[in-house]
Amino acid sequence: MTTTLHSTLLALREQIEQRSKASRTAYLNSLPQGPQNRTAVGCANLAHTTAIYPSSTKRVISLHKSPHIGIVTAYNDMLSAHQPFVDYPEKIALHARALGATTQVAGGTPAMCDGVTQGREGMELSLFSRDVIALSACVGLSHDVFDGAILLGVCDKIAPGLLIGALGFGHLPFVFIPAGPMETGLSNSEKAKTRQLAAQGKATREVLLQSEEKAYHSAGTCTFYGTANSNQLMLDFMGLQFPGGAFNLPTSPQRQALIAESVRAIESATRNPALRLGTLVDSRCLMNALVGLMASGGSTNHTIHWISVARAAGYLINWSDLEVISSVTPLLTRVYPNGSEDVNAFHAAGGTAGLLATLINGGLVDGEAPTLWGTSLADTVAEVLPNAETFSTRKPEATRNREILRPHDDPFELDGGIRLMQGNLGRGVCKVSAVKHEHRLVEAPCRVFTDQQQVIDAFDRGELTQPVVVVVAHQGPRANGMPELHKLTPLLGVLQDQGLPVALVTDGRMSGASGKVLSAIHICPEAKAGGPISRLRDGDMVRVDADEGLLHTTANLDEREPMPTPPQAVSHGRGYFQVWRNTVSSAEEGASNLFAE
Ligand SMILES: O=C(O)[C@H](O)[C@@H](O)[C@H](O)[C@H](O)COP(=O)(O)O
Repeated sequence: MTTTLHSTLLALREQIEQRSKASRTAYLNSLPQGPQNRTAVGCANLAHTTAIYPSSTKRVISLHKSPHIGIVTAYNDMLSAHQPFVDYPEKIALHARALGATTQVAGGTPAMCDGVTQGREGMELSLFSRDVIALSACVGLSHDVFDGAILLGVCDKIAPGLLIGALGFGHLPFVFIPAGPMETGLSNSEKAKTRQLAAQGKATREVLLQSEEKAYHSAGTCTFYGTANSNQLMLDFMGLQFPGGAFNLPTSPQRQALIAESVRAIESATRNPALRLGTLVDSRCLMNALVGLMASGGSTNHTIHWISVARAAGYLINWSDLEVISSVTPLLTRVYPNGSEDVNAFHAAGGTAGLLATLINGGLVDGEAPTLWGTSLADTVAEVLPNAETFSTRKPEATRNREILRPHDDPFELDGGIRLMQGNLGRGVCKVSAVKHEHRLVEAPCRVFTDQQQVIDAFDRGELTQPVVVVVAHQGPRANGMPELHKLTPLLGVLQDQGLPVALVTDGRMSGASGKVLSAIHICPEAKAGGPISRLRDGDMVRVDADEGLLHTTANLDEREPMPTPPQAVSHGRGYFQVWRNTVSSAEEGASNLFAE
């Protein structure tokens, strides 16, 4: 039996359902009634499909004798998190064969590493790559001979992009199979310290490089709780991958067992119409994911991506909804950048299974929401045990380390990790989970920049020596595709550690790895769309108050012209995205080109 859901969450769910009635109904009505029977598919189409198989297998697929499962893979070996996927299609095929099913790689999608592109030109393609991935997943699935599909993608835009694409085929069941985090190397706090020293010229390039290599040292997802690991937690909460399995290491027996178990689950789900993706991703499932995001102080990027995921399933959600969720969801985890330990330590403390269990007990996650496993979230959530032979689990414990994971009734903070910021400078979000209480209010004259390199140059020239609100405008989706401005983290951290009140205000994004400096980000309307931040000038007083959710200036902006728009960069493929920049929706609407009315 599960606890009754918190009344505020029930009321919000009702509001979201009401507001989304027409779009959700249209979405569900657009879905075909279950997978087609392949015996009705044209012979030439089938012959193309099965050309690579031995004749015995050809007939199994063509006569629809058993499930045929597609795989959409975002494998490449630029992303350490995706490298383990190299042999997943083979492993999946073996497990499927044991069940009498067949598999086929339906298609590949691009995947870019924000760690490789951080602060570089490629970062301006990052956000848009989510929709490219969604479109690519659709292209793979357009082969349309499948009874269900497996999604292989972990990192920042890739998992949301795959999910958005898959929702275009919501008449089929889908399962995510992740690969797990890399083992702990140099701690994230040590890595950050060395970066701050380097920013001040106190660590050489060789020292810095060695530090980075010790932190990023093998295959698997980065160990901090950034965007990729927030994805993993949210997909566990949605029951679209095994709830509790996210953070088992790539080489662990648990991970191998999870691959087999996920294939078993999707094979079985092909026979249960109630488990099609379009039905599973309902308002309960989406809200559970967002509660997980808030309870863990996860990545701000998901305040954009999950708006789009919801939209793909016909739901209209906005940042006010996220604020309501945050107001009743206690912060229950401390994982870097919100704490000093990493996701491996979080997993050892109880991980997503422990977090889910306590949130269900506390009436914050709806444990009755169904999972791809065909059982409720409350009945499915478990920790995977290290047994090389079979998949075995145990019921989660609330926590084994209270410094990292807390029960719902003894939280780190009473409310969630992300706050809505609003005022006469627009609406944005702030990740408060990583900002110490004494740094949550900054009122200071601003310095206005239109590029993160300008901030770095000003810092290097020794100009940032007074309390300051650093404004970086023209970083929104319409301007330059909304890059993450994570390169600012070390230098803003240096200023804060020197005792200066410092805050960041931008219409751009920050990385999931950013945290300790007060940052009001994703500001809408963005400067390129004529938002108020385009009228700020050096010296204007700006108040950033995360406790009150306030973003305000005393300057009279009405009397000002917007600042000139910087020229658009076109090198490194950015010119090809000009059309997308012109038409993209705002960050609060999901920064997407896929849902144009
Ligand atoms: O949103 C995120 O989680 C980040 O974009 C992440 O994907 C990226 O790898 C970081 O830039 C690495 O962070 P560090 O450079 O601080 O290690």
